[in-house]
Amino acid sequence: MAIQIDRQEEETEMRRSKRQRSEQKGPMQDVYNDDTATSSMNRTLRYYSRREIALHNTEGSAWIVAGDDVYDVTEYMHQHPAGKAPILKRTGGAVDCTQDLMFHSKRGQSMWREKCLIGRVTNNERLNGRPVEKPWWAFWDLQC
Ligand code: HEM
Repeated sequence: MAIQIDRQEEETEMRRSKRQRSEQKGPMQDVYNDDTATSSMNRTLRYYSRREIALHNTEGSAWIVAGDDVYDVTEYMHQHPAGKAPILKRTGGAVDCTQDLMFHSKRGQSMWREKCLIGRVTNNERLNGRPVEKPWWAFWDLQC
């Protein structure tokens, strides 16, 4: 019992110091503690697998990927100065939008991050940003 309580305290302490480290690093370098991180806009960021990102390739739910970052542009695309068409062509993580991101003004680039950033790509299997429990016999299916 005592050991269990110690472990809990240890874990809480680890989380606290990780959070402090991420605060020190500042909002542009989000540190992903365990499963999540907090964006500069105080939004919770998660890891998403390529398989999950690929499901968001419609006007109803449109995600784009630039480098390792995942952006939900579903709402923003309707107010995008160049319209929604160029965004819709790149949804579902089919294209790496790093070049597109760089093309934007500094203000545009921070809008990507502030309005749309939802997390980061991972190679681990995930659904709704959470790890997926796999049956023991599927251990070899590591990639999407
Ligand atoms: C991969 C997806 C995207 C593509 C291909 C794209 C493309 C473009 C293009 C071609 C323009 C120029 C419009 C013009 O001059 O008439 C533009 C402007 C702009 N876009 Fe995007 N865009 C994308 C995603 C986004 C996102 C996610 C945001 C913000 C959340 C955004 C914000 C803006 C803003 C603010 C402008 C005005 C010019 C500037 O500040 O750079 N765009 N975009």
